[in-house]
Amino acid sequence: MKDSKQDLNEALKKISATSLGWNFDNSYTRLPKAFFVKQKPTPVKAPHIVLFNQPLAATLGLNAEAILEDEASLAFSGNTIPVGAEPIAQAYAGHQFGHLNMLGDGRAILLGEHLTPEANRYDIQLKGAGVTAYSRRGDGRAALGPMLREYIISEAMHALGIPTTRSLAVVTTGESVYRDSILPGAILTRVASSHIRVGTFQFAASHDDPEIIRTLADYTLNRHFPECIGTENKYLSLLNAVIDHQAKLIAQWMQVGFIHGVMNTDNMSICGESIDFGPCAFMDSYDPATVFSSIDQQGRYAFGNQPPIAQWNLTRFAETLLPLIHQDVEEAIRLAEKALRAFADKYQQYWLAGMRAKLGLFTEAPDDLALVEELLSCMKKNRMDYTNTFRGLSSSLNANAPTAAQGNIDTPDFITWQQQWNKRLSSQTKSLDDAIALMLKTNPAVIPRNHQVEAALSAAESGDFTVQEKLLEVLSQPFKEDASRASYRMPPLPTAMPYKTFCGT
Ligand SMILES: Nc1ncnc2c1ncn2[C@@H]1O[C@H](COP(=O)(O)OP(=O)(O)OP(=O)(O)O)[C@@H](O)[C@H]1O
Ligand SMILES: [Mg+2]
Repeated sequence: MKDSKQDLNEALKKISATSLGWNFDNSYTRLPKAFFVKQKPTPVKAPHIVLFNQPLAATLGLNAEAILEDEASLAFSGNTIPVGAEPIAQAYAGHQFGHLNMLGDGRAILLGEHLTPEANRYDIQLKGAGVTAYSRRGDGRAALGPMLREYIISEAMHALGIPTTRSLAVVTTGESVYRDSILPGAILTRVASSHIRVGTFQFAASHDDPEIIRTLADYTLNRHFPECIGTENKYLSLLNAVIDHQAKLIAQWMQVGFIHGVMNTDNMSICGESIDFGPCAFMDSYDPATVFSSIDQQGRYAFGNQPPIAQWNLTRFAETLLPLIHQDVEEAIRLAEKALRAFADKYQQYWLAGMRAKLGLFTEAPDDLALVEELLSCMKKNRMDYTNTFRGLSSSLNANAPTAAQGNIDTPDFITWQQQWNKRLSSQTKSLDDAIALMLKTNPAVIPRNHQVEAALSAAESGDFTVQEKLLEVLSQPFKEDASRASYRMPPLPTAMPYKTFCGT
């Protein structure tokens, strides 16, 4: 990520004016017609590119010829359609806060699937590109703030090593969107391994035609899980693979304190990427009941509920596969239930393995779970900052640590816990330096703090993108620690009003 507008222009000039180097092969458009509608983006009045992800463009193999800023603005707003793209809106359903609705891309348009020089396939989608057949009462548009939030959080997740959709560009539209207030409009270019959701399977299963669900399952197997195809029961293997990917993903969220905020089944990607960064936020002080989303009044998607909600969503996924898993319904249910029961164990294994690494533990001991849980309950009781506490633990072991242990405190319960932990560390054959090295690459120093994200968004809304560019640069190396980044590590000042995020704007 570059700091200045001049650098952004330089970067954009390197990309082909005519095709941007896209290499489209649109396999989704070869599915039965029920799965999508052809839909071109609706041109916008005055597109202007404000963010461009140079490293991601390189990963995609976009070519290095000259492009003018104006041309990039047209390309990433949907005002021009690249050669080879076949724009569509995808159909899907979804349980929203527990209630099933027929949905579909109401404001996102898939330009097509780009094949990189290494033959990796990525969906290239414009979010906020105009109305589609699935817009219902919506305007098909997106406001600048939420698109910038998605850009920041998705790129932060990527840098943290967590599977996620990514963000290639943000273009302002020169048009207003009307929400509770009048806001500047924007379009985000999203890059994903695919946009097949649990809700896509629910949509397919809603047809009175088993061939529709089989077609989608076969497509998904080919695209994401080819290793399952030769197995005895490939659809059961698909279920097991999706369960495994989700268990791993949610464990990673929990390890960094990420709260998705709207884990509806339409916001759960089958390939195991984090998707839809609407009301998401990172937790400051540790509390499993933490909720930021203004619409999540019951705390359905609270931090600590994410694993059981994932399992609930996976159960909805399993239901769609029952006719494929076995022709005898009872046998199909038995097999699916067995697969679903394994989620809790898988999740627990991934989570505990990650928490051991956060504590510098290379080995497994029977009391490790208790050790982790005691730390968490101490953190909850003392309202300790989740990120800084873990990061501070390695400093507490190292007298020469670069910064003081910002997150740590000296309450008796924490001191007692530290003594137990130190004893556990000394039972390992690996050295303390090795433990510290493991912790420093597992516990991020910097996460997208809510107040920092808000500051970047409000500066951008008044035309200053430098705050966001600096934040993105810091977040692209979350494990790096130096004095210039100290302010990004500060938890928010206590305020009377709890932090709130908003959905669907
Ligand atoms: N402004 C809008 N106009 C039309 N449809 C919308 C709008 N905002 C959201 N929707 C639709 O409402 C449904 C639920 O919205 P949700 O906030 O989960 O998705 P999203 O953020 O638009 O998209 P995605 O899940 O692709 O990131 C989706 O079908 C979405 O397309
Ligand atoms: Mg969504």
